[in-house]
Amino acid sequence: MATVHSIPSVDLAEFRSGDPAKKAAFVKALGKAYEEVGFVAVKNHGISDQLIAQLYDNVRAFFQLPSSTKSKYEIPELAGQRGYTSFGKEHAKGFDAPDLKEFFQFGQSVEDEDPVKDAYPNNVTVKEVPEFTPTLYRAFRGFEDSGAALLQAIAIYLGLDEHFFDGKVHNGNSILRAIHYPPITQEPASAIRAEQHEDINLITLLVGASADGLQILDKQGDWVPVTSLPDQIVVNVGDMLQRLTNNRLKSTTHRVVNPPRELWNTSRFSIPFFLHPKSDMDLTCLPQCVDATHPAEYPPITAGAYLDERLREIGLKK
Ligand SMILES: O=C(O)CCC(=O)C(=O)O
Ligand SMILES: [Fe+2]
Repeated sequence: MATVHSIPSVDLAEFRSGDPAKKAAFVKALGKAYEEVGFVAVKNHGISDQLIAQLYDNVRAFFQLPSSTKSKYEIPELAGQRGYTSFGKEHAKGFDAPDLKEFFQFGQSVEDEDPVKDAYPNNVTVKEVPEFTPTLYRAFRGFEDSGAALLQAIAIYLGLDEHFFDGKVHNGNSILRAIHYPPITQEPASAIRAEQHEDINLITLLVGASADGLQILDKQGDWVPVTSLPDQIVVNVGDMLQRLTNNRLKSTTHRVVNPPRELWNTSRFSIPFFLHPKSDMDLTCLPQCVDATHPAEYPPITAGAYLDERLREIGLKK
């Protein structure tokens, strides 16, 4: 298992190779990384360089639009879950000061007869950048596909059926979030662009963490910068998976810090995909992760009820 900077690195092509030994080695490496670090860099993740470049170009073009145009796409009833959220609205759980970011969220499009369709708000189409919405859609499907493969590996690692998560994440309540951290124009009140937090969902796939600033809190309590090579995406465990596995897999605390002064005039872009299951998924600690020495740490809850609780805590839902 190679280590790229601070986090372990795995090759998804090995899992998909059809070679049982390579597949088993991948499962073991991923599981170990998630027990120990909570973050991995994934190469051969299946999302093309071309799509990632298009995604960044369109995201940059959207955030360059005038505020008055962007605010047309901010719809308070949607609690930030679809469309635009302006600068300074969201804060991390337990912190009052808002993060220094604006973002746009794109969610699930149900294309079969699944009645869950009625539970999701429609996506918001941005007219001024015609390729923005179709590109977010293609990226969403790409991340869903890579994420489903990673969850198959996690299922095997946990001693579950390989396809345990498949039906739970198909038409799941996942979110693609394009984030812009604007240039810093005056001495900031704190050194933080996005305050320390843990992600809410099952796993997060992060393209663009290659830009400096992301840090994870290690076991010794030190902040360690995360950087991955350009051909890798960073994938971390979120609180839903930590809860389901009764803390066996770690949802590691992370944050985004300001760049050094000479880079204050630069924007930072980052595009995490928060992979969520359908709201009815039961997050009760798995029996495989509970025994006499590891009693269940959490009461049963569904993914939907848990998400609701967390959105209130971060100020997006009233
Ligand atoms: O901007 C980043 O690189 C990470 C953002 C993040 O952690 C989040 O939105 O949950
Ligand atoms: Fe995060």
